[in-house]
Amino acid sequence: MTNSQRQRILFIDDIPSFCEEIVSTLRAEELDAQSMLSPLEAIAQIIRGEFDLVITTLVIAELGGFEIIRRIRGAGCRVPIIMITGFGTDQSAIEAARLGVADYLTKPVEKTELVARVRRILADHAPREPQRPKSLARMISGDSQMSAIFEKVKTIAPSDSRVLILGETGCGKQLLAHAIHQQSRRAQEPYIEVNCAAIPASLLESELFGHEEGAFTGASKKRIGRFESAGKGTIFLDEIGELSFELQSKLLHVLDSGKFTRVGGGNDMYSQARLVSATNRDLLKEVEAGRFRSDLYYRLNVISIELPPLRDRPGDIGILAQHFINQFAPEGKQPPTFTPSAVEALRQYHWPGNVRELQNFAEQLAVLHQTPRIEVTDLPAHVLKRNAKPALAPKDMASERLPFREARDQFERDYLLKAIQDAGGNMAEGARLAGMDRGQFYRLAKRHGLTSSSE
Ligand SMILES: Nc1ncnc2c1ncn2[C@@H]1O[C@H](COP(=O)(O)OP(=O)(O)OP(=O)(O)O)[C@@H](O)[C@H]1O
Repeated sequence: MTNSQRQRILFIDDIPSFCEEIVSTLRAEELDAQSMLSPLEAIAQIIRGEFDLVITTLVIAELGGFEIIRRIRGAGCRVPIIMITGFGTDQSAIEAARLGVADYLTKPVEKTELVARVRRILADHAPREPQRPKSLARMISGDSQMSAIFEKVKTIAPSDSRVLILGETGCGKQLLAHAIHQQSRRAQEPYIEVNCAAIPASLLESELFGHEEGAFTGASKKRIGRFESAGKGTIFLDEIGELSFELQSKLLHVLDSGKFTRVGGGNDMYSQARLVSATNRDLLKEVEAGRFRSDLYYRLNVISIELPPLRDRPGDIGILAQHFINQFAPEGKQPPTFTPSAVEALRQYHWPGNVRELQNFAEQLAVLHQTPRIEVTDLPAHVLKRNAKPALAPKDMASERLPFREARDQFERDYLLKAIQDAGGNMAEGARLAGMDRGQFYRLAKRHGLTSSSE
């Protein structure tokens, strides 16, 4: 079986005899084709990702061909589309190209021509081996900026140079520090993490360098510090920007001389550990403001790696969301998958908590979601609220010269979508906001392909 025989084709037109003609032409070539007379029903299935190629005519009573394409694209669906028209004008060809149709045919449709073009487009869009996300230790990514970072890590990991990792909270700094250790020649030696913000300033010195018995009240026994435990391995100082000025000076001394002393002790000890540090603060600004020693900053920042926030890594959002869903789905439960429109909605959210926030969100969905597909309306209210786009104003519809029926349909859909978004995906609440009867609201939303599969 060839690829094009497995790919599904949908033909949309409201003339049953034309539907039959096109479908039987394609089936005679062993292509998997079917037709639908109602564009609104067709759109709902198309944006659920049920077809690999859509063929539509330009003039259909319920909804015109251009509007069908606008709605499909508006829902974030990139399925290839062929347009057939009996009224081909330069203007409609230009509009078709603007909307990104893959091909444009005028009636009467030459059968061999249609089949040839369908086969060409299906071949161009044949599912390829999915691009495997890149990975580095436990970090995965499908984003080109992150691939470049993974490459940089592979280059610098074997050296002994100090590394400073910068980036917003939750974007993977800790994971990256561990990956540097794992890729280094020190991988068999200890890996020690210290979160400088989590330990009270008064205890941090003894945590880092240890103390002798009786060094201070409560120091009843000698304690080995983290630098000593790290031996010839790696010590990762997270949240380095939180270090007090006094400890900054002590750390600077260790980095300059390699020597440190336990609190209350007199003997010099030598550190052979490699230092990796991280912060979500803008350390240069801290230096300028006099809160961070510039000499320490330059000693920490021999090699710096800046992790971009998740919202600037659109290629990562879908891959990571699905990765976490698969990871957290309870045993025996098939992990649900996101529809393309749901992934698009996730991409438009700004993810202030970065990957950690996405991970928590996916864990909840993996456990609570009950159907095989995750639709836009299944997403939480705060994610949808950030996506709410203003509906097209009536004056814009008039200037686009949409026929009244199309303009009304478009308004209806935008209005319902906005109500559903404002209600955080809750249909009953959406109906209440719209001042509509729940049944009527649900029926209209269904007609526009806006309902979730679980409803
Ligand atoms: N690329 C990735 N692939 C898989 N999991 C990731 C990735 N990036 C981050 N994570 C996961 O996201 C969570 C947050 O990552 P991490 O703790 O490394 O962030 P951070 O930048 O160090 O955060 P903070 O600044 O708050 O310390 C962790 O559970 C981590 O495992």
